[in-house]
Amino acid sequence: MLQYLKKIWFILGNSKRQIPLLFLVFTISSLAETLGIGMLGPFFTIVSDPQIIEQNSALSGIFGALRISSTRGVITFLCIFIAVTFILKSALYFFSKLYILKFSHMHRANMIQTLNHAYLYSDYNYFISKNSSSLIKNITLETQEFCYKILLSLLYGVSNLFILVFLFVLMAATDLLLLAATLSALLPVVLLIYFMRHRLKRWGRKSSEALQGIIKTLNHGLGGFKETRVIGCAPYFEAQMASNAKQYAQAASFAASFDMLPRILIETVLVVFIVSFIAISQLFLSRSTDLLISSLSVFAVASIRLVPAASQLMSTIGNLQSTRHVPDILYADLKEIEQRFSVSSNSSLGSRERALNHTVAMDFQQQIRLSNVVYRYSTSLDPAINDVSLEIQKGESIAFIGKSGAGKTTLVDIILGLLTPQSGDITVDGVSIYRDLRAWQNLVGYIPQSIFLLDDTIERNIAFGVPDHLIDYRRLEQAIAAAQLEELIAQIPKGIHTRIGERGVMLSGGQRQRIGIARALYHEREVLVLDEATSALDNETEKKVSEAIQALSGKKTIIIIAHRLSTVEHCNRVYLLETGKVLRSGKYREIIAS
Ligand SMILES: Nc1ncnc2c1ncn2[C@@H]1O[C@H](COP(=O)(O)OP(=O)(O)OP(=O)(O)O)[C@@H](O)[C@H]1O
Repeated sequence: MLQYLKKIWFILGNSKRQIPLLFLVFTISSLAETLGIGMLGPFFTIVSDPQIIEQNSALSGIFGALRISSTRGVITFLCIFIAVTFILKSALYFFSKLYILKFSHMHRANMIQTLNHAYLYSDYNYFISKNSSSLIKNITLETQEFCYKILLSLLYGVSNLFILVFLFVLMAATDLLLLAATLSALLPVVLLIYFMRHRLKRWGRKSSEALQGIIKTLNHGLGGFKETRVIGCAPYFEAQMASNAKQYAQAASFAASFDMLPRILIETVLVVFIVSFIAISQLFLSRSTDLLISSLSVFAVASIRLVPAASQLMSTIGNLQSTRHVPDILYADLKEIEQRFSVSSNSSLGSRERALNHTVAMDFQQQIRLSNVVYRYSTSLDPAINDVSLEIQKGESIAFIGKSGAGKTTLVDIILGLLTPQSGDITVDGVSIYRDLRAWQNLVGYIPQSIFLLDDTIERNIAFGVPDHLIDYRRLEQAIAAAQLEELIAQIPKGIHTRIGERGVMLSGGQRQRIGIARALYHEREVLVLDEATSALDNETEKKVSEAIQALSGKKTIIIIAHRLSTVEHCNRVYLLETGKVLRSGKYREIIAS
């Protein structure tokens, strides 16, 4: 339990500063609530028997001091006093609830931002070790579960606990026997939750897994729409979706119906107890009717608050059980990212963020040198890149070729600074890129095989990540011309303002690649890393893409992963990779000849 609370405390981050204030609000609103209810008993007693004021020295003292002598005056005063107290209490109750709701919703908004920030700034290794549907689920579902079923539930639970304690004190002062009866009414609910705790946990975990399955199936089925349609495997994804949706529905409906149980149980048991209490009091204990009416009036009104307060407190306990997995998931993610940040850059999240955000590029005048670079994926025994050393002069174009699995993409990911080698170094003019990775990345433009395109205009896709008001149109035009996109843009009515659809569905493969080239050129990167598209581009388009790249030879330093030998003819050097090593290197003709 302590570990669980510690995790919640950690996830709360800066929001925990507001907790003392929240408790203060709860205490005041609970006190006002109890005071309002507590005054009803004496009011009913005085109304039914005004003589009691004269008999009670404290009451006659108070009303004497207030100069109220007539019964009419006392009743009017008490009526106004109770009405004002209730209005104040209700207003306080409403605003305290509003405050709690605001706090929880704001905390969820903060958590979404924190997780989104942490995922965006996580290292690439962490990212590829995760499934994107689990990250999406954490940001959408788990933050919701944390804020509503844990945080909000806990805050309501604590506020109800305050109310219950005050109500119990009030009841104890009114009638101890009735309090004991009421308390024992709550016992079955406590026992029920205790015996159901494992099931509650299981339902919570199952609904979370099922939701992740739903997101994953959507990603697979709709994300690969073309393949799904052509292969005709829609029923396969439908079956997956049906199983996940059913599991979610079952787990969620069990959890939701359990949520109602405390209220139903408490109401039933309480009514049975009160009725039995009246009967026993009258039949066996022969208590005075006036006393009974006064006690019962307090209990009746207290029960109006007691039933929702107790049932909400019980449902808090139930919610905490069914969401037991949520703090574990969020804590594990936030902690792992925090640790990776400090291990990989020896700095805090904030300073890493600053390090990743600056825009100064590294000075590059002479050459890039890879020295004895070794990289092994954490899941493999053998290194994917094994002792690679090479040198690229400024303005040169080089290509990596080799069989599938030879290590080309891994080597390029290392050069891009996405993967950090276990040993060896990469230097630019003698300076290690790991001294300031961002400065190195500000020098590099990456054009992957399948360009990631936004469902937005051509203009925003080229100026990727630059706010509209900061787009430099002169640079945009130059990039469009160099990437041979002018003809396409001239043909479409809205030109650069044309939307290209989700993942660029409205463009051809070659056009998408050229948008990628224009993007790298717009960002004026000195070194271009290009993963050549393997999809069979038609001759005309392939020629255009190759021309666009060749036109940059000499002006930019170009690193290509080549899948077709025909496209590397113009390169200064070609490296043939095999099982993570450079097997041979030289001019295109030398490699072909060997
Ligand atoms: N995320 C990963 N985790 C574990 N092993 C990986 C990972 N990515 C790649 N590998 C392994 O590393 C080796 C090199 O893979 P890499 O993708 O670099 O080859 P490649 O030459 O680019 O292949 P292709 O031309 O097919 O893209 C392969 O054996 C591959 O299975």
